[in-house]
Amino acid sequence: MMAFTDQIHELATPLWQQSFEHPFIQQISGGTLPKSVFRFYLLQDRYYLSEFGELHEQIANQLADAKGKRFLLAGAQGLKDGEMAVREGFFKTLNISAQEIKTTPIAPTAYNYVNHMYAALYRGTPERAVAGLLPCYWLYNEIGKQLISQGSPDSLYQRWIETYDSDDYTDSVDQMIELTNQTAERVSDSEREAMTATFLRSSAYELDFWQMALDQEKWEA
Ligand SMILES: Cc1ncc(C[n+]2csc(CCO)c2C)c(N)n1
Repeated sequence: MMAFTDQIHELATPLWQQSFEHPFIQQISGGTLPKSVFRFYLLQDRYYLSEFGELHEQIANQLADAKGKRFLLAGAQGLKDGEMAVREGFFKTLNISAQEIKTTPIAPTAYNYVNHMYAALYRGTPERAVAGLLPCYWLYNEIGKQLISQGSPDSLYQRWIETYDSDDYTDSVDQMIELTNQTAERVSDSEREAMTATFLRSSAYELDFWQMALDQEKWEA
């Protein structure tokens, strides 16, 4: 039988394809993405990454499976040492100040994406929440692998691409896929459907996240 993650990956193909083709990604690759857009993305992603780490810890606290728990706790630490540390360098390169970080509110799509994952956990189940984390790991890895062969003429965008193609990172993606499959094996058909819906919704938010940056999305006032 087809692995659960292969099934949900197939269902997400139309959404992921739109991410691959999105102007944000194409312009990262071409080096033409305006720095104002990338700055907006980084400032919003800072919120996302911090909540993503927090979610790892909160899901780990609730998950029955001890191995899954350990992986999620290690993932939270890896996030701080890896991606978040790389981002500190990006903030420096772009002269993004502590003041700017402090005064930038979370934008609607970033807020909705994060809250979708918390809702999966607190109005749903830890198993669903695991499925909600997976597009983040997996989609970025596929993007990294697609973009690395061509690279980007912009050194900052090249560094962004390299983050998502590294071997360490690819290992963590494989572990997250394995955790999702093991989790799916332990639950009922209806819970697997809920896991699928959560995965697809996270995939839709990943797509919206690029557009949010391009539009420099703001709250209605
Ligand atoms: C909106 C958004 N989605 C996914 C990622 C990528 N990402 C975030 S945490 C993590 C796990 C290990 O670092 C990965 C791959 C991102 N940066 N921003």
